[in-house]
Amino acid sequence: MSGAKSRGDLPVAENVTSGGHGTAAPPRDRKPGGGVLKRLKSRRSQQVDGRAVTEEDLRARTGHMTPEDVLGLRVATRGYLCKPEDNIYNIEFVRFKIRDLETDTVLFEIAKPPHTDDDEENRESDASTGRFVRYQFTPAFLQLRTVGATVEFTVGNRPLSNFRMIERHYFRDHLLKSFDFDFGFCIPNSRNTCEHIYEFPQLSESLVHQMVECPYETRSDSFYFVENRLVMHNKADYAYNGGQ
Ligand SMILES: CCCCCCCCCCCCCC(=O)O
Repeated sequence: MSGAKSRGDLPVAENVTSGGHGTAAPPRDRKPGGGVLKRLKSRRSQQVDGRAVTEEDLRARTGHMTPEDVLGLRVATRGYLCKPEDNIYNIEFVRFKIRDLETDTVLFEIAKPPHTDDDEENRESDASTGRFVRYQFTPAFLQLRTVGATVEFTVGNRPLSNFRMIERHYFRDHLLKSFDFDFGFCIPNSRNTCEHIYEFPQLSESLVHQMVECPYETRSDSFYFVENRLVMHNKADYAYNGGQ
């Protein structure tokens, strides 16, 4: 059911499964390193209708972007609404896993290798290329009801208050669903793990058909805020015609 994922900042795939049965590890609430796995359900997914704004409106303004700003967007952005250097908290995603919660099947898992000395030279180019992901799934992915996305991330030497992600999924100019997850407070120099629970929206047969037939016209914007200020913006696009 799952396919490949390519991401500049998460270049090493491991345990990429084909969505068969029995490949998932049982869910764990406590990690071996002592970290606690938070399981987060999107609590504000109804809040999709901020005052309508365009990307151009937002760019023309001065000051930082807020959650209310991005909740007003009606289509996927073409560019990025912040710069890599706005991540002043040095938040770094180091592992990502998606599983089907109904069958506990891991759809894929990918991890970033540990830093080496060579990384210093490459860090600048990583910063500009690591914000986009392309996912390739089979049509069966669109029949799923609930998916858990586990993300592991490290934090630099400043605390994160009110760390929040708003992620908006679109097909062409149609907003499919807006997810809103609170990570809460993260202590400095910590490694954290959260599982975000994605409840799929109802998709008509005709919409599913179009999404399968039109690879990469399904897109998402992931906006990350600390204290209501945009610090990271990642994008993804999706094909659902794998295995055809
Ligand atoms: C078809 C709309 C359903 C939306 C649920 C999609 C669940 C997939 C979660 C993966 C999102 C990851 C985004 C990213 O890597 O930037």
